[in-house]
Amino acid sequence: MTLQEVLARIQPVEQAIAGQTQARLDRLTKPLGSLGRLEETAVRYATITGEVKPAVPRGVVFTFAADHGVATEGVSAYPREVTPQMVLNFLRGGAGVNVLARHAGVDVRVVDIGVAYDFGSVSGLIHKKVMAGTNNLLVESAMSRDQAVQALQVGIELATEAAREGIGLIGTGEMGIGNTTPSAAITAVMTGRPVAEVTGRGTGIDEAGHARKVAVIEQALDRHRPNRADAIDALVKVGGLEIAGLAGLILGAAARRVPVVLDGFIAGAAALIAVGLQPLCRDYLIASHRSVERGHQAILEHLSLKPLLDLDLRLGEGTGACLGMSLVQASIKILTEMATFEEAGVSQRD
Ligand SMILES: Cc1cc2ncn([C@H]3O[C@H](COP(=O)(O)O)[C@@H](O)[C@H]3O)c2cc1C
Ligand SMILES: O=C(O)c1cccnc1
Repeated sequence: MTLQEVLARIQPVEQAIAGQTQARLDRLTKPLGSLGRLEETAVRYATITGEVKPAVPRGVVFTFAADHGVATEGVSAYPREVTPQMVLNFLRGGAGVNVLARHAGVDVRVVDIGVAYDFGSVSGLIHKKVMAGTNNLLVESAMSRDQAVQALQVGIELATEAAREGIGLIGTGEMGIGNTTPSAAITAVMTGRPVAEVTGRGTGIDEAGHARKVAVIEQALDRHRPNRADAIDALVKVGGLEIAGLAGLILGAAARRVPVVLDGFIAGAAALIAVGLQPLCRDYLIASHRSVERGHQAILEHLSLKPLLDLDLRLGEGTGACLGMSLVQASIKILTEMATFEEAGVSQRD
């Protein structure tokens, strides 16, 4: 499916099913509403998929990896080589996302969409390199419009394939040294908030590094003036390839009525792009957690998303998404496995 086809295919979620789903939850052996956000999550899942009694979904978290030209400006606490090194760590199963994915019973798929390193034919990696890292957005556009669309298309294809395989829940993950910089730039553009308000410390840069990061983003926005009404323009001028891939993944999943569990700040920036391209896809998103990264709150508010967890995470990779996916699965089990008052012979309230 092309980007235009996907945008046209996304439908509003089935709000009509919300009432039926809540009615079932209300017949289960518990005080009314007592499973709180788990009930709300089950209702969200039902409205997205259109199923009143869904099966517990199989989950996959997609971790898109890419490098950033702007990393040469000293905006990250870690060197650029960490991106390919972490990709190999993901493939060996040793990273945070691998551990939490195993814990949640979901699979991790690792995608090279733009790492500045030649992985050869290493197995287990999904090879979809669009370019070997973005250009330095401080001095030129991060990528061309063709490359942005190509990266969106990679995400769309991966989501479409996953839906065909029967995957019922998709999580977002990423790896890319420097990627909180384009994410903050996108957040400033798409929410209209000042750069300083949405720029955090990423991997843990110090005060001086943070001031430099804010200045780099402000100068880049001054130079490029991305058009907020054209989300692809924001990707081209100040984006990243993994962010574009994730935006495509969200759109592709929404087109197939598959719920998407968002990770933290970078995933949020991708969601701003996806919603910018097709506002209806907002209702297909479930926010797993509130990241420590400054600016994530602005994204959550802009998208009117309430995160399930608040664990002071600031890792990325899809770690928070794994935990969120396990809660979504728990909410479906509640909806479909718990006994009703009638079945269990338990007396209802007066
Ligand atoms: C060892 C290591 C593992 C990571 N896993 C995710 N990130 C996270 O940190 C990076 C973003 O922060 P910044 O913009 O400050 O570079 C991304 O790669 C993100 O996924 C990591 C970072 C490091 C160092
Ligand atoms: O919120 C995130 O996803 C995040 C925050 C800091 C660094 N890497 C990722």
